[in-house]
Amino acid sequence: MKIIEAKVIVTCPSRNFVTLKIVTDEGIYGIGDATLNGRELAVVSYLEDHLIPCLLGKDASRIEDIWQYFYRGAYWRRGPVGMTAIAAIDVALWDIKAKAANMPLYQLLGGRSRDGVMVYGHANGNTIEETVEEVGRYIDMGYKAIRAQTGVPGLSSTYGVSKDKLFYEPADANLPSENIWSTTKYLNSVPKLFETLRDTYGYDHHLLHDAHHRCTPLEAAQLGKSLEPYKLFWLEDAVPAELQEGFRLFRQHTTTPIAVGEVFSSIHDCQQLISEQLIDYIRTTIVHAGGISHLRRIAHLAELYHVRTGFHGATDLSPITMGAAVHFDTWVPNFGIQEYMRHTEETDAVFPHDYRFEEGVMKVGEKPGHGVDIDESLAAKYPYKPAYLPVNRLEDGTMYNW
Ligand SMILES: O=C(O)C(=O)C[C@H](O)[C@H](O)CO
Ligand SMILES: [Mg+2]
Repeated sequence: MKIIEAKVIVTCPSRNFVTLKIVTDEGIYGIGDATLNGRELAVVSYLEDHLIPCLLGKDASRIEDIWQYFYRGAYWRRGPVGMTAIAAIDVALWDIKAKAANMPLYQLLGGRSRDGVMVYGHANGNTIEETVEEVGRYIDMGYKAIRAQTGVPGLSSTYGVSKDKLFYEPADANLPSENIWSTTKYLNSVPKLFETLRDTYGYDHHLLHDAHHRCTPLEAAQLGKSLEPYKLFWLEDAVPAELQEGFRLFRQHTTTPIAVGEVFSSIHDCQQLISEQLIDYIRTTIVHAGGISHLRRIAHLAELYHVRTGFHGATDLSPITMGAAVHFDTWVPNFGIQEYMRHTEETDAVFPHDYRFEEGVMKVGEKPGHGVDIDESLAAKYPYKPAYLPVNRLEDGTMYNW
């Protein structure tokens, strides 16, 4: 089955998405997500200028060989731009293989391990009262797991608090907006949120929180300890993970479960975190870490060390990634949870799909492939708009992690 065409489609139905479509001489096509928030056009160029010319004419059934060709063949390994481009090819090829086999992707991966995959939604508000009310809305919508984020008194804005409650879109400006951050103020406010949530709703629902890379290992240890009474499902991205051994100190001081990995692009970014059991959940995604072929290796490594999956699923990951993830999650033995941030109606119309939310879980569809398509004529109506993620400074002006 020869690849005769590969094209990149850039569209902005509410936000930017980059999609790769691969067409074979047998008329079967597959699509893969290549969206890297705020750096979209770098991946477009990587695909169009460097990978697609080498892809044309290759046998679409040789997924592993094509993966190795682009990973080893570049000489320059890893990194988000390259690994996102490889992921787009990989997912499109898995889509083609599953369609050729007339099977939904999860069957090809090894079959069903569960009926539905538990997802968590995002509740947030400017104040604790507002966030508590939002968590109630998610409970009413049937969620079993809810991430809660709230504004920090004394800071004008913070990560995770959105204007539009159902759709969180942090890439909001054509040049990065600047936020101000204080870890001290943050550490004082978070435990109060979870204390109020447990007092209001009890302990029947899973609660999660994202610190978005803003603590040192010791601050993360303090935060984890202060949240222990509220029994979080996880504390996410408390510490930036370039220094994997930095998680030892954090880990040794708290029993709050630890999740990390949405910015990782390869197994080498989490090898020590997993093999030393410094984390409980790995959040690396199909789109940013080399596709299904590579994420499968990460999941298998994680399984050996009692680490479960909890893939990133923000709105900047297209419905293609969500669809592929639901197939992966339906199969993977060491599944933990899946993030699910809703897409807008405009986005959903451009990417018709057959996964569906039912009573707190996502159900996989039975269509051959990963079950997500792209309406190209609709996509063409939404041209690319430059949009950056914000940057963060400490109160004295020092650049910090957003
Ligand atoms: O969904 C999450 O957990 C995030 O941290 C969302 C990220 O800020 C977002 O995907 C960045 O593009
Ligand atoms: Mg996160």
